[in-house]
Amino acid sequence: MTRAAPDYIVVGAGAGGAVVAARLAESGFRVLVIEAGGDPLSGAVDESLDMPVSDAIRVPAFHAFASEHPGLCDDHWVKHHDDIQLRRRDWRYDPQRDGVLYPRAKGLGGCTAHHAMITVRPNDSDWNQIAAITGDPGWRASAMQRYFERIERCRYRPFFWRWLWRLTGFNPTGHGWSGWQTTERAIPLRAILDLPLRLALLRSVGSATDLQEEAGTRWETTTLDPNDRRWWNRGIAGIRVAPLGTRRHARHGARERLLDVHDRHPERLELRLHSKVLRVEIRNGRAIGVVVRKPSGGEELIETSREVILAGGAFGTPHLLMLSGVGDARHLRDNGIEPQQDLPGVGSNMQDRYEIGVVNRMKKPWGAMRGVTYSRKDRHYRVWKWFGRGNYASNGVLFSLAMRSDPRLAEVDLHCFALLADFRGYYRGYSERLRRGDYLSWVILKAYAANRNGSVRLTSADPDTPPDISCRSFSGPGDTQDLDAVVQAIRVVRRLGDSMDDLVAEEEEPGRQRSSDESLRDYVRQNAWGHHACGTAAMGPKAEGGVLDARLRVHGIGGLRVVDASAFPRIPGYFLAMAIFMLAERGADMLIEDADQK
Ligand SMILES: Cc1cc2nc3c(=O)[nH]c(=O)nc-3n(C[C@H](O)[C@H](O)[C@H](O)COP(=O)(O)OP(=O)(O)OC[C@H]3O[C@@H](n4cnc5c(N)ncnc54)[C@H](O)[C@@H]3O)c2cc1C
Repeated sequence: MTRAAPDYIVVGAGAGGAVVAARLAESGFRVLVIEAGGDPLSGAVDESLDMPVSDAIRVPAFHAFASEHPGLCDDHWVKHHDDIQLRRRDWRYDPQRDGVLYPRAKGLGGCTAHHAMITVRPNDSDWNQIAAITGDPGWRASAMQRYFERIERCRYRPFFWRWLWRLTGFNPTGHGWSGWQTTERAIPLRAILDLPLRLALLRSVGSATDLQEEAGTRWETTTLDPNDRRWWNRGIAGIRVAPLGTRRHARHGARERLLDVHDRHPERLELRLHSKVLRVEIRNGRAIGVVVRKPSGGEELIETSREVILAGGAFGTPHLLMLSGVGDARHLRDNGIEPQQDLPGVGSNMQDRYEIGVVNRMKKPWGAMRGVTYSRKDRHYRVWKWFGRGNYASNGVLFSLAMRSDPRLAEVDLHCFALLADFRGYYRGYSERLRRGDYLSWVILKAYAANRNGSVRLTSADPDTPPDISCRSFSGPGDTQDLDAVVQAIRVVRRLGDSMDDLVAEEEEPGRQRSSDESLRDYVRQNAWGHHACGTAAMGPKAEGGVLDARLRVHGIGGLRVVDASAFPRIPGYFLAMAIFMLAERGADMLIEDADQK
């Protein structure tokens, strides 16, 4: 790379940053990516370890261990409630940190280097809503479809569809076939081969179907593929098997995309790792560069000839904006920062999903889990390594039930995931619990929650002091319905548990002693967690709390954009990564168009 200022500086190499940077560099621009973490897959692998970071990242079944791996994790601590008494009632609450663990990763790929790899597109309504908020029809679902097709390299649907598309251009499934994000499905063979498990799962699916019928509704789809176009927004209640972002059944995604472009265009794409951006340098209302802490210590101003793109994630981006003088003017002054732009929406509007676990201890370990030690030294690891198959090719989720908590809802809002593990949310050491082979957990995910009251706020002008992150779970209008929806899902999952009660020793969480609606509501209010934070520098009119215009530019500051989870005005769909990839691809197109016009 020449010494000339890069065209673009991208801060953060996660789902948003890696994707926008790769596309810009591929399109001929000089791009500098600055990332606080390193490349966890570079360097020699210590063969003596049970799970070196390289395996923690690459092996799908090890993703929870990756999220706690010291080489990767960048933990945050969040407050679920303003009320300290309520906070304390969550058993995961850490009094020293006054919060609950919220896993985050730093390094190439950001959270996509440790996430569960589930790759599901958002619903059409998510994009159409952004188009309505911003007035830009380019965000409409019909226009965003091409980005999904540009990104995906689907390898789990029959070859026929790919062949039809290549030969005729006709693409009825809506999948992408030649993009950079390979999607695969790991057949849950272990579930099929383990007779008691197979029967238990069949019985639970039967119960779920009965329940739908009792409620006067039906499964609306028979396809297991959540990304099949024929079913979008036509009602997608049903049994789903989510595809994973893997290639030959090893994690593959934003990190690999960035490195691939870097290998092909090293003269245009520079990666600065282990370098934390401390603030954006703004002069006369324009971002001229960033101030970085060098790996060796000391600070450096790096200038750009065009724009700075923030992609530090839903916590990192609003934090950086505020440290740079962009945010609520009073709040900035209270923290000793001179405002450059009064934008009260920065750090507000934080949204997440609600999750809760129904954890069953079984009478005996699953045969399918025999020999599973989550280590590179067992036979399951060898089966994965040599054949890309077996237990470790899967992220642990067998399937999910997608349902509506209210038949009047336009979208499915509940997903219940079945996994052969003891999973009850995030706290230090949570991944160790997954080693138990005698558990079946249902993880309930409540999407489209009403709460928009979460916030990221400065506690100091020192960039190393973490911001205050407050979720304010179940604190606003619509929250009673959300609580009731989760309680309803617990009851559904319990019915499924009843259908295999000959196998279940005990429901440990929430525990059958919590049987009334009121006690379940209390339990959910105290214990629900999330891990898909977004919306903290959202697109929308400034007068309505928006931070970005429709082209992802920060209101009132030239040369500064945001391309990550922060930019969504409303939390999209059920999983964030694909939504962010699509946003980042469109962001890159907008940057290229705007550059052409100059
Ligand atoms: C445990 C877990 C499991 C998940 N599972 C799934 C899943 O299965 N499917 C799915 O779709 N989504 C999943 N998600 C969510 C998804 O991975 C994230 O929402 C997504 O990666 C967020 O992308 P982002 O670009 O906004 O931020 P990130 O991916 O978090 O990237 C931000 C990057 O910016 C860097 N950074 C921040 N501040 C600075 C700074 N000041 N200077 C330099 N660098 C900085 C960080 O180090 C980081 O690398 C999961 C998340 C978690 C935590």
